[in-house]
Amino acid sequence: MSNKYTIGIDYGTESGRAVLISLKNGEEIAGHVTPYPHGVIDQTLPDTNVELGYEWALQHPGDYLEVIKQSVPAVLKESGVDSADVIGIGIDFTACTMLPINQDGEPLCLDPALRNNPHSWVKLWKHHAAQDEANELNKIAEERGEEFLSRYGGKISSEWMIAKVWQILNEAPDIYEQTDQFVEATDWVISALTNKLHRNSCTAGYKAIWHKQDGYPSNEFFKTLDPRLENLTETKLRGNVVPLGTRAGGLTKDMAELTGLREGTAVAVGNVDAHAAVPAVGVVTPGKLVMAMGTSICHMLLGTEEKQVEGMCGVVEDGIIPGYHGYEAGQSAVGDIFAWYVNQGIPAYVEKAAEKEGMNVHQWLEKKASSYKPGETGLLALDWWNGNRSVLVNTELSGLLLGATIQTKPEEIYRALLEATAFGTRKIVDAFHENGVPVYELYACGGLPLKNKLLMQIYADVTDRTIKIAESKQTPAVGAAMYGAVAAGAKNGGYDSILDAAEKMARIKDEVIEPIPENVEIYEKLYQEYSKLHDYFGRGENDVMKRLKAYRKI
Ligand SMILES: Nc1ncnc2c1ncn2[C@@H]1O[C@H](COP(=O)(O)OP(=O)(O)O)[C@@H](O)[C@H]1O
Ligand SMILES: O=C(CO)[C@@H](O)[C@@H](O)COP(=O)(O)O
Repeated sequence: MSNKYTIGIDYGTESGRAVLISLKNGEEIAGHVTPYPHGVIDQTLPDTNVELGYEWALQHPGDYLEVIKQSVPAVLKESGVDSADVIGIGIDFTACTMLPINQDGEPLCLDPALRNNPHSWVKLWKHHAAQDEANELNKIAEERGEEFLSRYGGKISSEWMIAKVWQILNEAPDIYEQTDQFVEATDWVISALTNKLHRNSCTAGYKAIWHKQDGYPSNEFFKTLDPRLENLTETKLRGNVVPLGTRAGGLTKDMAELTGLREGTAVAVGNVDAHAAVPAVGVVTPGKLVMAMGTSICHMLLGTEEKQVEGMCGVVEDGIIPGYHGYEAGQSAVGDIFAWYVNQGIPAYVEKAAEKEGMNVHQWLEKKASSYKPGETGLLALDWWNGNRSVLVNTELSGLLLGATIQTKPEEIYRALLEATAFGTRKIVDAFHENGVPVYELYACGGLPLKNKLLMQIYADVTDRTIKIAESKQTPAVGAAMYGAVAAGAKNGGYDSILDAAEKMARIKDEVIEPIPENVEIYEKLYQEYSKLHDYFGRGENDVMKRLKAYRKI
């Protein structure tokens, strides 16, 4: 039998990336990136003057189809592989990235009558304008003693499905009314590929409060939020929830023509970016924390039981790997904080110096920052430039830089920002480790481990743990491709389970990053200082950050 292949598409924040993978050994044969033509929509709606509110972040669903149209033919062409040998396709997505659709499965924002209403568009994961709804939801859930709260670290995030749906109901009841279903973008793209709408258990579990045994929260709970939400889960969130790796259907004739793949090629149900990355680095057992490091960080971990961990994003049975409880936590901004500083904060001389040395600004700052020892900058920062996703779960928290003087240099600030994100990760590692979900070693994937060595050494030193690095630049896409192979099944040249696929296809680099003992010692002291600031500003002793955000809205 000729060698078989599978395609994975990773839908990120700014672009979609496709990879074509050999099923024999996981080798990446071809890759292609399609930047979203409309990018992140956070100022005005496309082709209109309709301005968006503070902390809004939308996307154009047509951009997702553009990725399929551009990137799939591109990987077929680059590889020279016969489409008859591509047996499966899978995707992963940012989440909760959700949209309202009509009865025909069409996004409401594509309807000319509705396109001027921001609530008809795709709400991206980092749309943070539903915090009021999230606060109210958490208050009511706590008052009612809802058991589900403990599975989500005590708080439901404003980034997730129910807060976003409720914001639509509150601010645009007509859009809510005209919505047939609210769906995750990952499920919508799969329905565009197969003509079949399935809700995958991963986004349902982590982002829409669905539980394998108990289903969604009760109608009574939703009624307490708002009587109009009483039947939400049976109406606008209806549909079977199916496990990861399920074959959603075969590629439609139209999609086969668009992509160059064969009609009927197996398509796996949708998945989440960070979750897809876990089997792709070969992690199928507990104790190994996988960090998907890019714009944000998602932290993924397996456990044998359902434990309560403060501020985690969620624990979902079979949510990552079948047979285990999958835990998720995260930081809403990591690369985004460094991008903010590079774009908004550096003086012109840095840009010139970087250009002269043939580096980008990140690389120049990293080189300069590498000459400092831990503690030598005299700076300490809190990493909440886009709120705190874990452990405090509040998007109203903001950034802080302490210790700056008139001697402070840009590379020192850059280093303090790198360190702040490592301290944020340490908080998460400690929260799991100290609550019965042990973390013995770290695995890193995503753009950052390949871009910034200093950052990775700081993470090893701050957490005092070894870090293993994914081989692929597109780890989530590799994971998605693996699920495509599982959807095809062994009888068609794929695999019958994600464990079999991981055994054959997962790849990590030989080089590992070990903590340096003298750095570990100093960072332990700095981490104690970070923890004091974390609790002072984050646990209610001084709510100045929340008050400052409230002044903005006056
Ligand atoms: N040398 C660098 N060091 C640290 N961060 C970097 C560097 N170069 C780019 N970045 C950051 O990496 C992030 C993009 O990460 P990437 O994994 O490629 O994308 P995504 O999160 O969309 O999947 C951006 O936020 C950018 O600021
Ligand atoms: O929240 C999740 C997954 O649960 C991510 O989709 C979100 O943080 C976006 O990830 P990226 O930083 O774009 O890789």
